[in-house]
Amino acid sequence: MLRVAVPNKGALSESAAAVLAEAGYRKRTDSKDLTVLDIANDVEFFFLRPKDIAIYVGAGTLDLGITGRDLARDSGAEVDEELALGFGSSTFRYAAPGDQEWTVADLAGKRIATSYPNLVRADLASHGLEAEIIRLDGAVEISIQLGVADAIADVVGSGRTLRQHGLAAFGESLCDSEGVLISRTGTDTDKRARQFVKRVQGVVFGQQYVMIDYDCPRGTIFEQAIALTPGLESPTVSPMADPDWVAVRAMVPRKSHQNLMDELSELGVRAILASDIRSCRF
Ligand SMILES: Nc1ncnc2c1ncn2[C@@H]1O[C@H](COP(=O)(O)OP(=O)(O)OP(=O)(O)O)[C@@H](O)[C@H]1O
Ligand SMILES: O=P(O)(O)OC[C@H]1O[C@H](OP(=O)(O)OP(=O)(O)O)[C@H](O)[C@@H]1O
Ligand SMILES: [Mg+2]
Repeated sequence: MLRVAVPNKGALSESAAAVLAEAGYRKRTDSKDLTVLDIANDVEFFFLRPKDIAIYVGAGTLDLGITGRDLARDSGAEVDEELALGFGSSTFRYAAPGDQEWTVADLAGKRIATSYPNLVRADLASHGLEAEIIRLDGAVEISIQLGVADAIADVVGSGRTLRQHGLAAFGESLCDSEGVLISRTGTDTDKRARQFVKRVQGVVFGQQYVMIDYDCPRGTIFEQAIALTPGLESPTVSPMADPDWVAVRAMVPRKSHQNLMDELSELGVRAILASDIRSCRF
């Protein structure tokens, strides 16, 4: 049976559960359950703290796991990314009170509060800097106000928490993170694990696209329209009852699909429909 770790709470847990459900796996019905047996798919899920997941996978106790790239790196566990999942996007930044300009060099000899000590240690070393790392479990943004640190290094999503605490980020991002599906470094993933990765990939990839259908007059408008919607291989073009018109179908990136629909409409294309892709294989 394939053994897979999933975040039991926190920023990644809802999206991870939604992707797995869409991929056809059994859902957890009670948020206190720490395991779910999915006999139909030959998978057992383990609901763990996102911070611990890379440790279990790196030790080989569990075959695959969903966690954050930043957490996996900080853990130092020997894991590889099988797939980036497109949710839980964040950066990991230094920050300090906004009333003063800071550069990374200013961190020398200072106290830096963080929940990700290894990421910070490695970054300071790469800059040839020495500083004191104050390890905290969370709510790091309050630590300067409380007098235990001069600067922090923490996860930034929308940036709202930093602003609320009068802090400003500085320096480059130490890690551009998102949810990732990980396996142990150097293990040949078996057929079951590969199938699991493909199923999850099918859902994640599907979410990044929409299917566009439209009716188009033949001629220059058609040439311009298919240049806008090249699809992955090439758009599907089907005849319509009216010989002067064709029906076109193509996958387009979700991010830009509303703009694209506006452009198609301007061209004179009609009946433009966008629909979700729930899952796919390529
Ligand atoms: N506000 C956010 N926006 C985007 N991603 C986030 C945000 N907060 C956390 N993450 C990401 O989610 C992952 C897990 O963080 P999370 O906050 O869920 O764990 P935790 O801090 O260990 O747990 P908890 O906050 O429940 O104590 C990390 O990869 C992190 O980058
Ligand atoms: O940029 P924002 O969108 O405001 O999000 C960033 C905040 O979200 C996370 O905190 P979380 O809620 O997980 O609490 P924690 O500090 O206790 O981990 C992270 O540690 C930041 O504090
Ligand atoms: Mg957190």
